[in-house]
Amino acid sequence: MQPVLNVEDVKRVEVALTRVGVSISELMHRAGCAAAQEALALGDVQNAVILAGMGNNGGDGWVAAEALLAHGVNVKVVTPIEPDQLSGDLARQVAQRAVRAGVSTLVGPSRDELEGLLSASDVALDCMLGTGFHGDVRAPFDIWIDCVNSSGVRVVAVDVPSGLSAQTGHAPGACVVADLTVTMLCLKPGLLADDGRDVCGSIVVAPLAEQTEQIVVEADPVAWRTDLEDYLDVMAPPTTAVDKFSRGSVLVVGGSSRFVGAPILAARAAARAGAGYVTLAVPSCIVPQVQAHVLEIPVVGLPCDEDGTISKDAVPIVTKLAEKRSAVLAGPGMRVSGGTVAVVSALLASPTPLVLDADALNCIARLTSGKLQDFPEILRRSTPLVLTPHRRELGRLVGKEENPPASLVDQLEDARKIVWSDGGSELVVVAKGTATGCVGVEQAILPKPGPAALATAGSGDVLGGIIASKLAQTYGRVDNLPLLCALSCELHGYAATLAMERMGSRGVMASDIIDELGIADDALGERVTFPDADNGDENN
Ligand SMILES: NC(=O)C1=CN([C@@H]2O[C@H](COP(=O)(O)OP(=O)(O)OC[C@H]3O[C@@H](n4cnc5c(N)ncnc54)[C@H](OP(=O)(O)O)[C@@H]3O)[C@@H](O)[C@H]2O)[C@H](O)CC1
Ligand SMILES: [K+]
Repeated sequence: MQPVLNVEDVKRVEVALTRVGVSISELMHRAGCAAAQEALALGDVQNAVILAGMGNNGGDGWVAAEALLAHGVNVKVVTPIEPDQLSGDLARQVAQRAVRAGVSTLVGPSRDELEGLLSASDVALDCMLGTGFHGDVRAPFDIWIDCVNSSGVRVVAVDVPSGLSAQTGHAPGACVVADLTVTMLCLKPGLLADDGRDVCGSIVVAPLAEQTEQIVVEADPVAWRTDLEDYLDVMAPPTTAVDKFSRGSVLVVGGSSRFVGAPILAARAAARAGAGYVTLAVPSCIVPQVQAHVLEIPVVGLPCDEDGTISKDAVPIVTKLAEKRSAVLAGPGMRVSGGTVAVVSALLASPTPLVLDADALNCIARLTSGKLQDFPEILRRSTPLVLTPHRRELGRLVGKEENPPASLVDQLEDARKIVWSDGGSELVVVAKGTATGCVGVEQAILPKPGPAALATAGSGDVLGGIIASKLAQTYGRVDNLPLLCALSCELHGYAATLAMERMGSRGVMASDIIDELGIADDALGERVTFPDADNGDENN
């Protein structure tokens, strides 16, 4: 797994490295050389343009320029001011050194000049703004960014694409869209979520020093990005000795006369993700409609209120059904009512491994007046419990309904409020967003995000079904629950990728994702078992 550090902690790593004898100037030298190396690895690089800012990100650019020149590349550094006028000592020194080595410069070019230079270049290195970027991009960089993006030249972003916050993943204005981002020391959260997902291209981490790995791990990573082989531990071993009851059984509780489809999607996903036996429990008033859509899945009718939601009288029935299952998923389409709140409370008190999604989460928010972190006893269990809120649901759970998490780091922080208040290793919050964090008490794991096709109605119901299915197949015996949830997210994303191949990038519906789950599960299993045979873009 690759550690992800908050930007302020990256600065602490730099300091720690200086203490073990790697100076900041040496780090800058290595950062520039690493960027040059990655640019050369793109191939066919005769002419390179380096867009240098006025801080240390620019400093990396001057070092890269010198390194490229030494490799026989025709290099030009574009800078807003003369190298001698740079105010930072380090950046000025490396810039002056590069000029002495023969690197040519273009100071404060006009738009036409810059466009001409970019069109004659094989690659552009974006070294305008790095982790020191704040506020809105100011001139001239806003214009330079526009020129780079419209030039069509290959772009290598150094540390972070200029205009993107490496911490929040937000790019409020102009932002470089890179083909490749060479980021220094370790991953930062903003590269992995929100605008970061669209502008980084593939990501390469340059460790810069052999001590880095250990120091980064000691710096308390905010999350860990998974590699495929990490999933080996939670993959079910292939076996032929199976019957329908040895592959786990799932109960899905949900639905209302208003929302009939959500529990169907969840139950079908649970079955396609490998559970041997799935039962669907819905309000009795919608049973005929539901049963018509699922031939293989028995549908149980639950006592129903006048408004078409599950009533309080369903509690003993649901509790009894749950007892016999290896996992329960509750929430899809169930709405929030006195009856559904009672059912969710009863399931929380039952010992069966449980996944709560959608309205089941809103029921908890109602139960706890939107302050789940103040009611840890509600979640305290000795068997697995997975909550799968998207950003708005997460906000509602932790008293931030008006101000839900707006970035991956916010999501992780809010999810941690919940898992840390509980403190048990049986609870995981799968905080869904443009990047999803599977947050347990010890670790937050970031699966590789799936394609944009996942952003379709019902997709969350499918994920809930997959997680319940995977949980059921372990019979509650899972050492690393966050990792199992991350694997489920990865499967969800991979199935959506396969569905896109059939349905087009904008044509995918949730049921198409379900149809690909079986194939995706097999393919993922093979890629995990034989990761070297896969040359995919795992860093994206
Ligand atoms: N992590 C490492 O090991 C190393 C990282 N290095 C590189 O250093 C940068 C961080 O360098 P820093 O000098 O702290 O910051 P930047 O270069 O990213 O940015 C500072 C300059 O940018 C100006 N700025 C800030 N915001 C804006 C804006 N919105 N519009 C225009 N200009 C902006 C800022 O000007 P101020 O007036 O605000 O001060 C500065 O001029 C890191 O990303 C790595 O690339 C080193 O190589 C060492 C190793
Ligand atoms: K940059």
